[in-house]
Amino acid sequence: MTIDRIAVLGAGAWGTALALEAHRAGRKVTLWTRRPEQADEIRRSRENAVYLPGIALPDDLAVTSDPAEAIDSADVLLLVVPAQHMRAALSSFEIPPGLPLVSAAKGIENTTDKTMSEVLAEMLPDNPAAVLSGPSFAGEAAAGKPTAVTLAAPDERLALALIEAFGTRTFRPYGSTDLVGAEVGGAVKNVLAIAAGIVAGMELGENARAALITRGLAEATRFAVALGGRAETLMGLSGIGDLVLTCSSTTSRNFSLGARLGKGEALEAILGRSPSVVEGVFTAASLHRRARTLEVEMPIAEGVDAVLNRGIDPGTVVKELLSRPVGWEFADAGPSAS
Ligand SMILES: NC(=O)C1=CN([C@@H]2O[C@H](COP(=O)(O)OP(=O)(O)OC[C@H]3O[C@@H](n4cnc5c(N)ncnc54)[C@H](O)[C@@H]3O)[C@@H](O)[C@H]2O)C=CC1
Ligand SMILES: O=C(CO)COP(=O)(O)O
Repeated sequence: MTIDRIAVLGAGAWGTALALEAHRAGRKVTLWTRRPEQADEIRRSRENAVYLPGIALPDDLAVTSDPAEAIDSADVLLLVVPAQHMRAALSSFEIPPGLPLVSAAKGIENTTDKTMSEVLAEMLPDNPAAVLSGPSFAGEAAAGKPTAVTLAAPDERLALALIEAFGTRTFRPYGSTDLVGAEVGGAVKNVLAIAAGIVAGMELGENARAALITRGLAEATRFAVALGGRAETLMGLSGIGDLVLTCSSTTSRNFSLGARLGKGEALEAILGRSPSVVEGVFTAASLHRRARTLEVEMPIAEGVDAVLNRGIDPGTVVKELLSRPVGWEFADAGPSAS
């Protein structure tokens, strides 16, 4: 399988950065945005000034708002629309059966509590799916700084073809067949990054942050396994890798939002009129609901949902988390374990 032409759907920061990475890898790339005026502006200025300012886009990187033109003769569609808009965006395309779809969105759909691959399986059951996820701030990747991600597809040949299509010396996709594990890592880390931000905003200290990352990883792993993913995937780039990045950097929008919540600002005031997406805000409720249905214990995710959606103040949530009984660190490591 050879991948030469790539259509990137979604011209936010990450879609634009990934279009650039694919272009650097030698692919023919078309970047699609739903707004004609944005397509005109990017074509004219060769810059996505709203979402990825300061990064020059090559002349032969095509930009369009026409769905048919975007996917015309594409070998693969890279989906980089925010999770809550993925379904609507896809419905404006006539996607031929068999065309591979790679999701790079990190979220769970609020109206259905479905992961992106579940949305794709429902809408486009005849198209093979893959996931691109991992520690990757768009600005750094676009600037050509070294970045490694997980590229997961149940079909090994597709995963290998995608690695070949996107890989360069500085953009390094590592293959996996565990699509579920990879997408869960990306979606859950956004919620955990909000929690880490709250910890930072409340000045609870570095010890607390490390504890939160580690216990958060345990939550993400339980959730991934319950959905059919593999625990080892969460030990990789799309799991612990992305958690380390976004739980410790103010470049993360999720972490920064959490930090402002932790300092006492109101959610509405923080979200304001920013055009950028903070995926964890939408995913938290769905994650908590889905975890409850699956009977997976996720106290940190539940706490973030309580702060965001039930008006509980961060101090109360922290107190509750600290009042939980402590026990064995791993379920299988108690005295009865062999
Ligand atoms: N920015 C980053 O560093 C990274 C982002 N991601 C993920 O990529 C996905 C896209 O995020 P970004 O590119 O950062 O977005 P962004 O925050 O840069 O831009 C927002 C995007 O949402 C689109 N949008 C807003 N309302 C919409 C609607 N009603 N219908 C369709 N699209 C709409 C905008 O056109 C724009 O493309 C998210 O799931 C995010 O978690 C993943 C890795 C890195
Ligand atoms: O997913 C990301 C980095 O891997 C981007 O994180 P934020 O959405 O929190 O900025």
